Amino acid sequence: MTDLHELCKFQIRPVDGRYLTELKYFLRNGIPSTYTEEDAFNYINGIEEEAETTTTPLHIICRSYPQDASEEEAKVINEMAATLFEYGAGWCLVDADGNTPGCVLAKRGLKHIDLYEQIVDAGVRAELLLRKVECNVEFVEPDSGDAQVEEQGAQPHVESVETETKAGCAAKDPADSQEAYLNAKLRYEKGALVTEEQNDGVMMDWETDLMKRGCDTIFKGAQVDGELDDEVAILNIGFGMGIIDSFIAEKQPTKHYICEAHPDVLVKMKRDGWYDRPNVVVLEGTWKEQLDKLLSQGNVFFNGVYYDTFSEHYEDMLDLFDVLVGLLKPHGVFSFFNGLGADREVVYDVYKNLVSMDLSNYGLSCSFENVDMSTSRLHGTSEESNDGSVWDNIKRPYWVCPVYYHPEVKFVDF
Ligand SMILES: C[S@@+](CC[C@H](N)C(=O)[O-])C[C@H]1O[C@@H](n2cnc3c(N)ncnc32)[C@H](O)[C@@H]1O
Repeated sequence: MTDLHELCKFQIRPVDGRYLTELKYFLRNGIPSTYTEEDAFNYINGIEEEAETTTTPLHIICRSYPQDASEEEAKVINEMAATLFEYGAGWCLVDADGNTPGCVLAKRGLKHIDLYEQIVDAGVRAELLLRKVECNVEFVEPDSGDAQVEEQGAQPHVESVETETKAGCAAKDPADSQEAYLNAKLRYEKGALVTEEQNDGVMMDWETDLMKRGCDTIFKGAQVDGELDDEVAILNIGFGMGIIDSFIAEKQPTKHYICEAHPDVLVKMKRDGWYDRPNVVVLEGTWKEQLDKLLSQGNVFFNGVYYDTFSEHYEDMLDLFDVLVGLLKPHGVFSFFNGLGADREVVYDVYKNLVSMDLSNYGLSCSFENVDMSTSRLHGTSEESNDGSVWDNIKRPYWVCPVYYHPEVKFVDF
């Protein structure tokens, strides 16, 4: 513990008076050398019994990081953070204001500094570790008085590992459980598809531009050596409001496969004539059932695949990669609605790294285009208020980030 104690003596300039008191508390006390590893973990994460605040030393560092930090200051601060992580500091614990250390930096416009990167790296490591142990871990609701473990990556289309662990033990909410979702009634309303009872936003028309980009991206796989492929086959997983399918249809692919699992959505597809289109093949059921069949058939391969389902989890997406590599043509392109962790900026950054890493294990490379999302309609104050934001009357907003990372995935050699 001595190193940390020494490091913590370093005086970081405070940003304002309020934080100075907390900062001094942590910096002055350091960690007593008699602490056990468990004590140290609890201390670092601010959850010792007599703790008066859920703020952790990492929060203090992030709040106090000088906007004009010199190289030398930045170096010392980075070492302090590295030491904290070494002793188990939590990257996603929230303080009394509901901010993780990474959120504090993001809100201060400090996403470009090494410290932010350290936090994101810690998040990736933690998620990889969680993946290994999650089957043996029971999800425990954090006590309201203690430091809270941030619920990571909740978003309606594909949810993160942490949320899934919780969903497994909690009452079934259609946004968390596929089984509950597929049995829930859906309602198409103006500009949105929602669950009838819970008002979960399944799909919303603010995503139209993103769907257009998704369509354009997967059609890049229609070209082979600069020439249009003889047969262009496209697969969209998840029909929703049919936004991306309408864009796909405009480009008249030879074959347009749509995989959709929800009975209410299938009824809407029939009513709107999708079944009658000569080049459209509707795969009724979950993609897990349907794509396995296609794979065993061995005669269908796609130039482009888009994935955007609801109430699935990051683990499901990993399962998709298993079949994707068998169904994508060598020059084919895959894309997906990237809402992974998008209800919190730092978690969104963690998942950006994680998904690239996971895809690389399949010989796939993933690049991202940054799309500005800083429109006021998307960042309304509350889902309960009527402030004209897209979230009015929607149970929980699933998007808060200022930038959308639009993914383009292809085999490394192409
Ligand atoms: C977010 S919406 C898709 C929106 C679509 N991209 C659009 O442009 O309108 C998700 C859709 O995926 C469907 N879905 C959910 N789980 C599925 C699964 N396992 N297999 C196939 N479709 C699924 C839902 O019923 C819903 O229609």
